[in-house]
Amino acid sequence: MNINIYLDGPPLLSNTSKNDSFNKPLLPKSNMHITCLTIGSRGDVQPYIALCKELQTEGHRCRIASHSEYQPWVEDHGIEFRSIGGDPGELMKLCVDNGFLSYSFVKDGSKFFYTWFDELLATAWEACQGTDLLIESPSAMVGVHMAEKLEIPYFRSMPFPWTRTTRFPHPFAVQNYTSGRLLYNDMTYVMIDIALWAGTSKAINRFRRKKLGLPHTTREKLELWGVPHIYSFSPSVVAMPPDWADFIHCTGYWFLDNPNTSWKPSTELLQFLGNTSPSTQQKDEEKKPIVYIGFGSIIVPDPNAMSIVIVEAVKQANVRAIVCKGWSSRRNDNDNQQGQQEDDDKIATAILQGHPDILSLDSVPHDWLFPQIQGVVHHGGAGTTAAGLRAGLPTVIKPFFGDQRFWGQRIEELGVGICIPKLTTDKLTEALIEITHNLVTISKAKALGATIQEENGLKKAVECIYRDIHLAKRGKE
Ligand SMILES: O=c1ccn([C@@H]2O[C@H](COP(=O)(O)OP(=O)(O)O[C@H]3O[C@H](CO)[C@@H](O)[C@H](O)[C@H]3O)[C@@H](O)[C@H]2O)c(=O)[nH]1
Ligand SMILES: CC(C)[C@@H](C)/C=C/[C@@H](C)[C@H]1CC[C@H]2C3=CC=C4C[C@@H](O)CC[C@]4(C)[C@H]3CC[C@]12C
Repeated sequence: MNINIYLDGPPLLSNTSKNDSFNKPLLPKSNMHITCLTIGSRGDVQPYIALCKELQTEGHRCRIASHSEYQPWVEDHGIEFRSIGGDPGELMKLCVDNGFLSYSFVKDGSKFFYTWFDELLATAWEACQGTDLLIESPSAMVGVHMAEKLEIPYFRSMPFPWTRTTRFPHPFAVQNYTSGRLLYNDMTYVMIDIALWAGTSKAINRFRRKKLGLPHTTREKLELWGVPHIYSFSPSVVAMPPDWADFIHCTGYWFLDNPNTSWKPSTELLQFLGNTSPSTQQKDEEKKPIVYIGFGSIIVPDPNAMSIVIVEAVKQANVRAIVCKGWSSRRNDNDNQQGQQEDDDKIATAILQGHPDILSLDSVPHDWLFPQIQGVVHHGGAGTTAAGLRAGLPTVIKPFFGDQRFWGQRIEELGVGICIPKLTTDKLTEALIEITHNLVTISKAKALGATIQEENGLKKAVECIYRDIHLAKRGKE
C-alpha cells in the first residue's frame, strides 16, 4: 500500500506496509509545544508524565490533557494540564463489572458514554489549541480529527499493543491463547476497531461537520493513513511482530521514578522491611520472603472476601506481605451505597491488619519498594507488570479486564510467573509458594530484570518522535 494515498485522515488502526525512505533520526528545527491526550486510570497517565519530563529536558514544552483529578499530580511534575472531563472511577467500574466490550458493557456504557463523548470531543479540541504535536492513547479515540484540522503531526502511544498483527490477538480479546490462530488474532483488531467506530462515528462526524468544518469520514477512509505509533512496553517482554510497519515502534518502558514527589516511607514500613536498626534484623536464613500484593486502580466488587483470601494464602504460604488496598478506597457509587462502602473499607482494613505478617497500605511507590522484596501479586496493569519485571521479581497476575490477561499470559510464556484467572485461597497459596521458592522462575525473572534495566524506553521514544515526525504530519494535500 502506498502510504501517501489517503483520503480524509489517519486510521484508527494501521497495517500499512514497510516504508524505508527514512532511517535517520531528524532533529526538529525548533522547540515544540507537545500535547499528550489520554483517558483512563493512573497507568494511562503516568507513562506520559515520564515522556513529557524527557521531552522537556530536550527543550520542548509539554501538556497533558486528561481527567481533572490528575491535574495536581501532573502539575507537580512541572507539566501543563488541561481537563477533558469524564470520571476514571466510572470508566473503571464499567470495565470491571461488565467485562470488556461485552453486551452488558455496551448497554451500561452507553448510558454515560454518549453524554460524555460529546464533552470529550469539545474539551479535547480546546485542549489541543496552540500545540505543535499531538500524542494520543488510542482509547481516547478523538485526537486524530483534531490533528487533521490543526494540520499538526499526530502519534499514537499505548502501554500495550493496539496495532494489527497475526502474532497475538488484541490484548482486549485474549482467550486461552494457543499459537497458530493467525486469522483470529488479526480479526480481533478489526472487530474492536469496528465496534469503537460504530459507537462513536455519529458524534465524530457531527463534530467534524459542525465544529471542525471537515468532511464526513468513514472507518475505511481513516484506515489509509499510516499513523506512527510509539508503544511504551519492552521488546524483551513482547517481541515486535514482523508484520508491523516500521513506523510502529516499541521503545521499552517509560518509567517514572519517584512518582509522588512528597512521599516518604513511614517508620512502620521501614520496620516491616527490616531495614531500620541492624540489631532487630532477622538472620537471613530465618527471613520469610516478602511479597507485594496490590490491584492498582481496579475497583474490586467484594473487597472483604478478597482480603480474607489474601490473609489465608499469606499464612499458608508462610510469606510476609505488603498489601496495597487501593482497590477498596476508590469506589464512587451513588450516595446511599456510600456508607456501606465505607464500612466495607474498614472491614477490609481490619481483616488485613489483624495479621502480624501483613502490612496494609493505601499505596507505595513501586520503584522504591520492589527492589527490596522477593515477589509481586497484582492485576496485570501494564505499568505494574513493568515495575515488577524491572526489579527482577517473579510475578503472579490475577487479571480483571482489558489487557491484563495478555500480560498474565506473557509472564507465563516468559517463565517468570503465574497467571491465576480466579483468586482462591488455594490458587494464591500455590502461586505464592511457586514465586518465592522455584529457583528457575526466580533466576529467569532476575535475568529479565537485568535486560529491562539496560533499556532506555524514554530516550528511544524521543528518537522515534524525531524520526517519524514528518510521517506523522498529514495535512490536506
Ligand atoms: O501503589 C502504587 C500503585 C501503582 N504504582 C505505579 O503506578 C503505575 C500504574 O500502572 P498500571 O498498572 O499500568 O496502571 P493501572 O491504572 O492500575 O492499570 C490500568 O491502566 C493500564 C494501562 O493502560 C492497563 O494496562 C490496566 O489494565 C488498567 O487497569 C505503575 O507504574 C505502578 O508501578 C505505584 O508505584 N504504586
Ligand atoms: C458503545 C460504547 C459504549 C463504546 C463505543 C465505547 C467504549 C468506551 C467506553 C471504551 C472504549 C475503549 C475503552 C478503554 C480503553 C482502554 C482503557 C485503558 C484502561 O487502563 C482503563 C480503561 C480504558 C480507558 C477503557 C475505558 C472504556 C473505553 C474508553
